[in-house]
Amino acid sequence: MAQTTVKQLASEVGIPVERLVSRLAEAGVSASSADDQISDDDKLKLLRHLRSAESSRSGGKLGAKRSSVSLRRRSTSELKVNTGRGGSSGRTVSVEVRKRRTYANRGQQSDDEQAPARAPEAEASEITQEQAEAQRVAEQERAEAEAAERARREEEERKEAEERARREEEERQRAEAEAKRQAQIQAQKEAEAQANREAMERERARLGVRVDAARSRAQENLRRAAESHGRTEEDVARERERERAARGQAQPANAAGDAGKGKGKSRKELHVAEGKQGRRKDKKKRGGGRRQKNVNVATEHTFERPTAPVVRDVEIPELITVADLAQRMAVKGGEVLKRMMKLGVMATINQTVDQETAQIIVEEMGHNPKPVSSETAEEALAQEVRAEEDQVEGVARAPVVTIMGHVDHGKTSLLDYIRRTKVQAGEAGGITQHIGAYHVKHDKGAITFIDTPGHAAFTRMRARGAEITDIAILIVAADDGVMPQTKESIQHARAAGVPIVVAVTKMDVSGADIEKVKSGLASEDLIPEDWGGDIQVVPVSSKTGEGVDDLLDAVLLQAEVSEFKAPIDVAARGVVIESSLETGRGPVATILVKAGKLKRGDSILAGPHYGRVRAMFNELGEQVKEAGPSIPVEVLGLSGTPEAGDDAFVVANEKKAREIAAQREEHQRESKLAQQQAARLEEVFSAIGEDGPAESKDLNLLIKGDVQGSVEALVESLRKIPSEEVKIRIVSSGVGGISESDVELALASQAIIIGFNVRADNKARKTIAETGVDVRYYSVIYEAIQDVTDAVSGLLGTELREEIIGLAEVRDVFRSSKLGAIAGCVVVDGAVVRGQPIRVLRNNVVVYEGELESLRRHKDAVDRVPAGTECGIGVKNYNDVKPGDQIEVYERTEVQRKVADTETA
Ligand SMILES: Nc1nc2c(ncn2[C@@H]2O[C@H](COP(=O)(O)OP(=O)(O)OP(=O)(O)O)[C@@H](O)[C@H]2O)c(=O)[nH]1
Repeated sequence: MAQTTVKQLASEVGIPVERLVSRLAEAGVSASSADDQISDDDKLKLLRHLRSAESSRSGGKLGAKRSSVSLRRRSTSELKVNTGRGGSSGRTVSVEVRKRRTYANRGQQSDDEQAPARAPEAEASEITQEQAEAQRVAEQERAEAEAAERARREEEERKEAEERARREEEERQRAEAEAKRQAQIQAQKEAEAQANREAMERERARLGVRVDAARSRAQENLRRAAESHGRTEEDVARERERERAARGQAQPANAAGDAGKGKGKSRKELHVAEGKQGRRKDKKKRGGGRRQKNVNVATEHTFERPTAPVVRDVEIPELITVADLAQRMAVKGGEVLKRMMKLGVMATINQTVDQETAQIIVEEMGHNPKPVSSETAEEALAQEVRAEEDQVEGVARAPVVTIMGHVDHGKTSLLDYIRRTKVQAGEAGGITQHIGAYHVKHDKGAITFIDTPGHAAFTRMRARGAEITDIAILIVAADDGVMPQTKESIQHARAAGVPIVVAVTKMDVSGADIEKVKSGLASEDLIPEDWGGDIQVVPVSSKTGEGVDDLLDAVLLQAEVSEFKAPIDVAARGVVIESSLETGRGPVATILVKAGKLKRGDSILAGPHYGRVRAMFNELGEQVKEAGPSIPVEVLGLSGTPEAGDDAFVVANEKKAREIAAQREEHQRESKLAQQQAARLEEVFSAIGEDGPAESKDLNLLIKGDVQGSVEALVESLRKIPSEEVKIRIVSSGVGGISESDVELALASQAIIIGFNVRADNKARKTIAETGVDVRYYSVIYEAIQDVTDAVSGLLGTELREEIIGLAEVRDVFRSSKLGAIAGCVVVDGAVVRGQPIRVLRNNVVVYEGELESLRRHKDAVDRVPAGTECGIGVKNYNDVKPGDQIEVYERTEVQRKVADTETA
């Protein structure tokens, strides 16, 4: 409780201390001195006493005469009065307000009213007393209010202090707990970091061997990539580095660094990928628990896990889709597409690429390509068959003959004559069936004729790997002599290593001149026997039949010389001559048996089809039970119609036949798919071309450059060329030399090719020459932009054009102390001319631009070396020329620009 002293109260009330003391004593409060404390209760006591004293006083001496107490209050305030003179000036007026309130004693009112008027003196004294008392009471009330206010404030302060103390205590406790927790975490982290380090050490020791192996594989890859592209390892490493830099992931340029220091986040193929580890940890992190801390530890200690790239052995079939290839390398399809684009190959994820392309991609992505044949099972079968045949002694067989020669010299007539006269000799006496080949029994032996004459069919069969012909009968009409197709036939037969027997036909006609024919043959290096050579030349007539027997004798003689043999006691195999689907018979194939005996009921595989030999027929339409070497038979029972040239095997069981057939079918399907996609692409691009430049005045560009940076810069700059009339469209852009597919694309979409520091490869060059696609080479970006700008703005002034005047291939490099590196070259195109600027190309990319310092031929300095000639080229200030590089010689000329030059439409 708030307390105050007597002195303070006396001064507050405004009475002397002694008087207050006496009053307090009267009220029963023990206070004798000025410094004695007075509590609030004491004050209340005093108040009550004073009130009772007053009341008793009123009830005694004055009470009879007074019935009310008046309180007057005076208050003074100030008022601002506007004087009306404007502005803020005014007059301040003091206002005093006096109030009077009368408290009436209702109980005594009637008495008062009845009482006579009091004396004025008594009233004045009464008023003075009243005033004093009222003031005292008022002051006492004020003192009480103040005391109460003070007490309230003190209480508030106390509470605040308590609250503060409580909060401070809580804060302290919290800090203590946090410090304790942190200490625990730290201890835990350290323990786990230690454990982690130990685990790493163990892992590193374990991986050491594999990392080394991976590194050496990476080195080996680099070396092979370099070899295959005719570049040094440093070049390849530098190139890869450049690609990485272009991706904003600069890595160490050396191969070992590449192999060993890469981090998981940038190389997904890394062996111990941090990314993977991180992901695993992240999962645990979400789940909470101890592993969560492990993540922090690893991060804080910036520990790098030992990493090495996974160099995978990637099996590559003959055809593979991009998606499948990506899957085999364990990378995303997009990565492969990106890499292909960098290599200048535009593809889609489902597109099929050939084995060679796939191999390059796999190498570029740092893996080991393992080309595999999709016909492994088949190969195994073929090997099996060969091994079996090698162990068996072959027996003489009939020669298989193909008739070739110039058009209308009588091939068909001769074949028909022989068939008609010789085949029908059989007892059946029926009409010969055309089954693609027929078998002739002659006095001295048998001969099989292939019923499809002409060297084109012969070569087509050869192209399919079917070497069925043993002897070629070359027919030359006696009245016409050696003609162009006679010569072609000779070349084809020679290319196949097939012996030739010449039949001079139409001997019955009047203009027949066999000597002329012989001399024509001699000039083709076919020297007739009677001219001292070894070529049998037999005059025949398909009309009269003259000499036909002699011809057959000659063929058999040749066969005897060549000793054609085939094993009999082996599983049969042959070649499909032709096939068809016949109503009521199903797939029918004529198979010429090459070895063994084909029997009815055999399980047979022919091309991608299989089946059981249901029935076999000969050329007379007679059923046969078996057919030995050199015998053609029609076979029924296959699942489909194989193509001419397909091989046919008898396999141990139908299941195996079906398995290989499925493999072959898949192979064919993939090949077809590849073709179909090519066709679709062409359709797309030709569609672009249709509403291309002609109507909408588009300028289509296909851009190829040496590095991604320059390609991007070119594309950006070209797109920004302002033109109201012509819209520039970049059909395609990429890094690397200009390929054949680039040219085809440019052709299909009516685009101009811009090659920046790159050149077209051989195939592309050929297509460019054939199609006339506009290809422009630049080595300064500004010039390319300027040319296109001028073209779209219709400027027809002159332009500086580069013309490649010669191209030489570097075959070898010699070092000379005087001249430095000398490139031993063969000029393959145009001519190499001294005094002209040159460029060194590697994989169709410009690697150096400079001058031709020396040009020599057989140690003599020369001015010009034409195509097809060897020479030695010294490049000024460039000693890094390598075998496989190309050196192009060009000249710059100013030419008048024509509208059609750039506005392709
Ligand atoms: N007089 C005569 N005419 C012949 C002889 N051989 C072919 N002819 C005729 O020459 C023409 C062409 O004979 P083909 O047997 O069709 O000649 P080909 O070489 O098979 O001709 P293509 O099938 O077109 O390559 C036909 O009118 C035959 O009748 C022959 O020995 N004597």
